[in-house]
Amino acid sequence: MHELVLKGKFILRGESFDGSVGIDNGRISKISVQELRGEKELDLSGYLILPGLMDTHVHLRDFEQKDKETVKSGTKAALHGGITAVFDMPNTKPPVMDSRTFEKRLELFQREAYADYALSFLIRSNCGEAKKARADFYKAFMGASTGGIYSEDFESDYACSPGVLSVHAEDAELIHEKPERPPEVEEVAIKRALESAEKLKKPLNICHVSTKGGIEAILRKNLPWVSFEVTPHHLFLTRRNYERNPLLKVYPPLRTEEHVKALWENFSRIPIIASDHAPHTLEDKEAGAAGIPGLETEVALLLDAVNRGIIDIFDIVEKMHDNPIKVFGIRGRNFAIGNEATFTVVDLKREWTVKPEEFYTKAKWSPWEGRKLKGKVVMTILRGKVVMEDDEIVGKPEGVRLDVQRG
Ligand SMILES: NC(=O)N[C@@H](CC(=O)O)C(=O)O
Ligand SMILES: [Zn+2]
Ligand SMILES: [Zn+2]
Repeated sequence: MHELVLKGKFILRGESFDGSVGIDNGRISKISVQELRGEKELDLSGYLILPGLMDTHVHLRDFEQKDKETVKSGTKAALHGGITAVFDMPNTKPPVMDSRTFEKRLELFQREAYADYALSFLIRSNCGEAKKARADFYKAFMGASTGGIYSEDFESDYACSPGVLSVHAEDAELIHEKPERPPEVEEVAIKRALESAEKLKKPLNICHVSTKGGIEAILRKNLPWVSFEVTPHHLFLTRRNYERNPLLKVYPPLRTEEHVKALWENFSRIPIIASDHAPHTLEDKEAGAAGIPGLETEVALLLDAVNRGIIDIFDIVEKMHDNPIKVFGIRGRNFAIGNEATFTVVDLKREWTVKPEEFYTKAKWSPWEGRKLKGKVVMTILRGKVVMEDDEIVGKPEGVRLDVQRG
């Protein structure tokens, strides 16, 4: 008799499997096409059971910016959006640029996180501290974004990185010359990052790639140690949306059709979809802050795209579960006996309307406000525990630090 049995249609790497999974002590103990007995049995027939989806790029703020988001509000939003693990960005206030602040942030997550987490460290001419922190991954900015911190010498910051380095690739000088950040601001930075990658041969993850020139340069170089992310807002929105709604100011900016088309033409070769969840208060947005909230819409937007026939349900598993595990070296999260029983359960047929007032994020606004979507996250399971069901967060903060190969 298992502690818990999940029954339904499991969506795994490129295949689906109708059956039951027996769970004991939070881990998968049995996978069977036969019925299994459990103290608790969840018949999830009619839904799709995905391995726990992850978001490798979120800004949870907290510290001195609690009005924008806290670890508590942001990780509740993650579970609500079907995200079982978040990769936290270090451009906080104060920024995570020394080992003491890293320790403080780790303690904060240990107390408050509802979702699992990986924590990062901002490298900018602080290599000793970077090594001392032993972060789960690292971050560098080639040009200013929120918080205004960026590398004086990107290549030496990249050379220092003790682990996977995620990079904001917009060129600092070009930002000064062209503050509206046209495509070449990203394309020049990406090409420079690729030259450093060719030289250093160290893992690099290029964030929020938004341009035709950028994605094509990365794919042409095709370096096995270079991965990249694309956000839902750069896939589903264009510059025209921003012209109609200044709240959609984001770095890198929303692009014209030509660039959005290039992302879609290369969709199968995009390794990771990540939200770049960047919450700001409405006042900060009205004062020109850049960033868009995305945790509670990203999976549903992709499910809606499945229903529209533009992507496949397996794409979601590949780009929000399999590849984050591969790129960041996460252990114990694949769908296998003995691994964690962490799942994202979706109703592919559920139609609903995006209502930001129902969000857990403090940033209660969305580019998709009022949009009818087909496909919804209905349940999130962490280590055999239902932690979100039908929009309700269940229980206390149960998030744990991901087991990442640390540099
Ligand atoms: N993307 C944004 O426009 N803003 C992000 C920072 C970043 O990801 O560059 C933020 O932290 O607000
Ligand atoms: Zn960025
Ligand atoms: Zn970001």
